[in-house]
Amino acid sequence: MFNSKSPFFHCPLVELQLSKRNLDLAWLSTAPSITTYRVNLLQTTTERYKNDIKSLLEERYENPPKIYTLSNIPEVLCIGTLPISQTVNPSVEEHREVIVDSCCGAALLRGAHIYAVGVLAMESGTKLHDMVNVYADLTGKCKKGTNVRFESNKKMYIGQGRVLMQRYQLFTGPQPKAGVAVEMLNTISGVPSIGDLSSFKALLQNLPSIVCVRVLNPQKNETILDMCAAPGNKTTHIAELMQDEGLIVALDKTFNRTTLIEEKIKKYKLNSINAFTYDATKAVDIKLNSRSSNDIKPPFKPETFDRILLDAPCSALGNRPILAVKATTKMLDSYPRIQRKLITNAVALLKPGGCLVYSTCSVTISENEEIVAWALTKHLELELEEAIPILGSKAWPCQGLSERQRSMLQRFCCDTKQYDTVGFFIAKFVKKRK
Ligand SMILES: C[S@@+](CC[C@H](N)C(=O)[O-])C[C@H]1O[C@@H](n2cnc3c(N)ncnc32)[C@H](O)[C@@H]1O
Repeated sequence: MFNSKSPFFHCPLVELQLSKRNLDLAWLSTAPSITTYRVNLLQTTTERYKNDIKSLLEERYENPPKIYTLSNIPEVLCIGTLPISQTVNPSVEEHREVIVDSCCGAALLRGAHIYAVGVLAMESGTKLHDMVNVYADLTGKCKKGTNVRFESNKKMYIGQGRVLMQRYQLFTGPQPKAGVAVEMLNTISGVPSIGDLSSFKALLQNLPSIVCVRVLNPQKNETILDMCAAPGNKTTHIAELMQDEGLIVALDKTFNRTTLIEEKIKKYKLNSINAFTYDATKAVDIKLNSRSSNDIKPPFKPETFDRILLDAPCSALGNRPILAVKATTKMLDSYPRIQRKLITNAVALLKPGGCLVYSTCSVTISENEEIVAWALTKHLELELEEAIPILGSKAWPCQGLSERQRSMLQRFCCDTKQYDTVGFFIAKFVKKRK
């Protein structure tokens, strides 16, 4: 059986590139031990939401995980992992098996259930409510609908679940099927398998993403740009912190993803967000002053926004657990180019004195520290400000960044001791007044 000490790399060159950069690959392949919800303080209180989750966990587990709040970010609710005794080992002979792909496997290790679309293989004869062993196929070779045991030395044991949909429901008739096919009971990560409990009251969101919007520090009645906004998780957080008063313009290049922002605006009943499908690398209006300032839609006049969040498209190499890396070196090299273009647009759109937060969910230096060093050289009107509140660790050494500058940045990575969360990077710049 495959013993996953590091992700399975489809491209050896990427593996070499990442291991040369001192990245702890074993860390990348394990799930974070904290699950976090961002409570919508416009709808409920963290205490009330904590009690709801507590009851649910007590119902499900004899020894439920710890639930706690953070004093400096009151909207955060953290859920710990289950005691080791409640995590599982495969009992291969006893149970039939279900196979999922590496992405689904990663989601299961973070507490998800298996949806019908996620099942690649289920052995013949598996009955409703049977207990099954769940494995992730790291090679991408398991065919949808497989009905025999999938023999591979690169399948990773994930945990055990209970069957809610049988083969005939999953693989016959019109596709794709909806609904939960296997309810996970326990996994090797110890993260409680409670699915995604997101609602208008609270959103399942990684801790660094919550910190990122706190670093932006949006204020009531400001005009804010969220440049790469879909599905709108940070946009809605910005609106909540502004008490839904002011204007947030949310852009995303992809129409289907912009609709996800619109769905969230409706679900949360927010009035302050305007979403547009627009390429943010072309967001600056070259025909200056062509519109009245009340008409804020892309492309924008320079110096329109008080604050800008650039949660940039990236390689997502911080999205733990990564069970299989499919990225190629060409793909990895393409991100810094677009990240630099987006920063240049953001600088033009920011008012003097305004702030720009740059973030990625990647752990590579080329998408993080090197981008900051480049921005400070290329745009002399930018200076770094401390990315507070700091919950991560300081940035990694990089040519062009002083020790002091590194400590103003925030990196969530294998060397972050206090919070075992996903990999992430946050930089805060201020545009100097003229
Ligand atoms: C990291 S995700 C953003 C996540 C989002 N901020 C959140 O917290 O929900 C990056 C997004 O950038 C979008 N994107 C990529 N290139 C873009 C561009 N040139 N202009 C605008 N959006 C872009 C992608 O479609 C993707 O939705």
